[in-house]
Amino acid sequence: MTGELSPIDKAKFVAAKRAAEFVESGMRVGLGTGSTAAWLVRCLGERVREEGLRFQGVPTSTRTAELAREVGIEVISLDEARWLDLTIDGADEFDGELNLIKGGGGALLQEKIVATASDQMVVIADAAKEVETLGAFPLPVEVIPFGWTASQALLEEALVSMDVMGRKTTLRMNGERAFITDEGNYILDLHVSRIGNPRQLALVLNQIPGVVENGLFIDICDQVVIGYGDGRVETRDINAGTVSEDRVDFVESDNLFQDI
Ligand SMILES: O=C(CO)[C@H](O)[C@H](O)COP(=O)(O)O
Repeated sequence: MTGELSPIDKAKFVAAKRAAEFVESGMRVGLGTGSTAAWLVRCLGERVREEGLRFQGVPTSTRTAELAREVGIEVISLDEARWLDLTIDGADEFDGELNLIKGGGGALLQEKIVATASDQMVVIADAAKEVETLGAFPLPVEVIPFGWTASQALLEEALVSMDVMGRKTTLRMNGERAFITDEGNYILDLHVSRIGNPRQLALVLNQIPGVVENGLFIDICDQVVIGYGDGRVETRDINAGTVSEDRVDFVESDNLFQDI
């Protein structure tokens, strides 16, 4: 069964499996969205079933909430939790300072609220997500549907004075219709190829009327767990300045793959 996983999926899985070990009984944990985060939720479900791990999960999307319930995790809202010990989530890109682009799955708003309400944010990612400079992945910006073309025009105008390489924006689609986020908003994807000053861009974007949030996560992530297709995992802690290496065994997790 594991032989059917692509090297990228194996890399995502091993990162998720390693990070799932960070969760301890009694914790309140933010659960990210996306394919890597889905592995995490399945790995945590396995720990709930097999080890009796007891923790409360705060999902960052309806998709993650459904999966978490399905695998036996106790789900609560952020308002019930109030504060979280830890959030574990995927990312579309991360740089050397662990600044991120997120929102490829359209859940950036809840993801940012949940991550910033946590003592720690851990990103899980395959090695291909690491970049020197953020921006090759289109930057998602969540806008309210009312007057979205006006917000788009202001946004493109704002990009002129920013240290970025392009300023094309596209409305994210779901087939023939606009993609709608869990909050009922639209997403504009910014094709800028290179973001020279992500901190400044994040601030400028959020000042545009109609913009709800952007996918730049600056100074939010504390650790990244990077997975490789051969089972290696590397954990970098930006605060402690440490890097550690490890391996995750695929065989012992066969049941997980059969669940899918
Ligand atoms: O930000 C996200 C969703 O809004 C995801 O974490 C990001 O898109 C990475 O997804 P994947 O793990 O599927 O590569």
